[in-house]
Parts: sequence; C-alpha cells; structure tokens
Amino acid sequence: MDQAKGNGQAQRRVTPFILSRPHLSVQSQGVRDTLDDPHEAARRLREGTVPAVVGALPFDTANPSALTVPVDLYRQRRVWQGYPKPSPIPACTVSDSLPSPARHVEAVETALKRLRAPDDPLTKVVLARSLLVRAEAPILPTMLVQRLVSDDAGNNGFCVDLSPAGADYRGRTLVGSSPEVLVRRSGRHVTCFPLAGTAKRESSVDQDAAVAARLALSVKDLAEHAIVVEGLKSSLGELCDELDVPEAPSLVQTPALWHLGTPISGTLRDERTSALDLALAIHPTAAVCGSPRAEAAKAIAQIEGDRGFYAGAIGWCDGNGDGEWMVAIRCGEIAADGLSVRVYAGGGIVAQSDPLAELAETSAKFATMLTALGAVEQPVPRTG
Ligand SMILES: C=C(O[C@@H]1C=C(C(=O)O)C=C[C@H]1O)C(=O)O
Repeated sequence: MDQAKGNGQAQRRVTPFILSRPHLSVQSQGVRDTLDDPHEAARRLREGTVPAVVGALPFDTANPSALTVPVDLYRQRRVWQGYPKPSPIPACTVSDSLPSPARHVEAVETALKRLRAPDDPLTKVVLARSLLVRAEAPILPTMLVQRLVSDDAGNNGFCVDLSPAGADYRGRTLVGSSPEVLVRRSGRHVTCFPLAGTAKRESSVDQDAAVAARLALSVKDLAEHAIVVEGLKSSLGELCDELDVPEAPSLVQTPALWHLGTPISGTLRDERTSALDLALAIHPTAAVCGSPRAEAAKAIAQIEGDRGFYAGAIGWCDGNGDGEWMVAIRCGEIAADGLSVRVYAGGGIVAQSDPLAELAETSAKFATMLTALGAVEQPVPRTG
C-alpha cells in the first residue's frame, strides 16, 4: 500500500488499484493525481499529459468517476500473485437486504407489466438488489481481493479506491471478481465478452451439465442475450471495422454460475480511440442496464435509485490507449471503516421472465462475494 500524494489525499494510506486477469494483471503504485471526469482523463491520455489512468466509472457516468493517475503501473502477463502472507477475512454476517426479497419480486412484476405492454418500447431492464454484510473487524480490501482471486477458477479479481469520486466516497473501496469484459484494447485489436443469461450451477456433474444444456437452449435467456449483442454491434460498430460476432453464444462458467457469453472482436477504425474512450462509448451495455438504454436507465433510477459504482466499469488505460475495463459486477463496496460491505446482484428482466426465478438468480449471484466473506444470505421466500 502506498502513501497518497494526490488531491486532498495526503497522509492517507491508499489501497492500490488491482486487476487480476488470466492474461494480464495490473497493480498501481502511488497516486500522482486523481480525476472524477472520465472525459478529461481520456483527453489527458490522448494529449500524453498523463501516462496511465486506473479506476472506476459509475453506472451512471453523469456522476463522478473514481480515477487515479498512478505513479507506476505494474503489469504481469499472468494472474495477480497477491501478498505472501494474507491475513484472514474477519467473521462476517448478512445484516440487511435492500430492497427486501419481497420488494425485489414486486419490482420485477412492475417491470414485467411494461415489458409485456405492446406499446411500451422497453424490451429489457436489469434490476438489482443488495445485501449489507457486517464484519467483526475491519476488512482489508487487498485481502478480500486476494481471497476472490484464489476462489475464482479464472483468477479474476479487482479492487479500486473510490475516494477520487468525492467526499461521499472517501475511503470506500469497490472489490469484486467479475467474469465480464466490457472492452479490451491492444493496439487496434478490440475485444468484448458480454454475458447475459444465467443459471445456477449444481454440485452433481450430471445435473450441472443438464442445467448448462437447458441454458444454451432457453428461449428467454437467448432473447436476453441477443439484446446485449445487438446493442454492442451497434455501439462498437461506430468505432470498429471488421466486427466478428459469433452467430450464437457459448456457455461460460464461474464457480457458482453458468452464463451465455459472446466473444466479440474488431479492428479499431481510428487508433486514437483509447480503451477508456471505448468503455465510455459502450457502457452501460444492456447486460447491466437494458434496452433501449435511456428507457432502461430511467426505469432503474426510479426503481433502485443511484447504483453508485455497482454495474459501472473498472479498469485501466495507458498512454498508448491500451487497456481493459471489466463490468463491475459480483462486487461489493467496503465502507470507509472497513466494518461493512454492501454486495450487489442483478439480473436481466425480459417479457418471458419469472419474478421468483429472478429473485433466485440474484441470490445465486451473491455467492461470489458471500463465499469470499464467509457469510450466508437468509433463505429467500418461495413466494412474493
Ligand atoms: C447484473 C449482473 O450480471 C449481469 C446479468 C446477467 C443476466 O441477467 O443473466 C449475466 C451477467 C451479467 O451481465 C450481476 O451479476 O449483478
């Protein structure tokens, strides 16, 4: 951990930015400056006045971002190696559910009325809920990310200091293990790996295979997925040539879930378009927002209020424009005192969705964070 020297952060120990990925992991060291405007960060990168930027974009990019210009950015062409002697995660318990499971079911039912109304333009909306987890002693973000990285078969994990987003976020950290690549740029090569369509994994090998096979053929999940891919084809199509989009999604597994995923690749039309520019152009995708985007974002703001950094994007971009941004899911926000974490999970709702199945899907998605925290959610009700 480093001593911060950036805007208003002197004397405070700052959690480094860490992104663990199988192919390339990064860790920041030190704070040269902080920025809350991602467009200004993109401009400074283009002008060459900053060497790199790391951090988080909120779900609603009209709100402040949490971006840091690090003193150094270390890269390794493998998963993040972590600290030699990690300390244990303190005992944790789920203390609150916001909204309650019953209210989440009601929110899904309300959304379904719109999704099923023939004259309503909304075709998909992603609705989320959160759990408040309390810890007996402060949780160190770096230790939690280390646990998440070792729990995940793909060794994905991240932690981001949210302080640059302003007073409301001072000392807070976003920590998670996201399987979803918003966008990666390496030279002119651009890739995305949107996920949408989910099923909970089973412990028996046969049942797990049956769940995966059902997901691959599920009309509802394929519809939900197609909306995301169509959206990306159009937003990425503005910036890339030769977009390669497979006809059908593939099955993707995390330790807790099966997803439908589509690996998309393309060639950047203008090499001045950076990874951060790309992230700002395509975020939020219909995987975390919905379609049409503006209608879905409005519905989410009405139903959930401000999502903060959940369902935003976390990542890095260097002075060459290369970088990687992950969708900020399977994550939680650690309070400044380290004594609580708010964990988030959502799911895409389409006309064919079933409210109780959607509630169960959010519970299954909490598993990534709750397992790392050693906490369990109270059983959710079988009826609304
Ligand atoms: C919104 C979340 O996940 C997103 C929604 C998915 C779905 O609706 O099937 C799947 C993967 C993610 O794109 C979340 O995990 O909170």
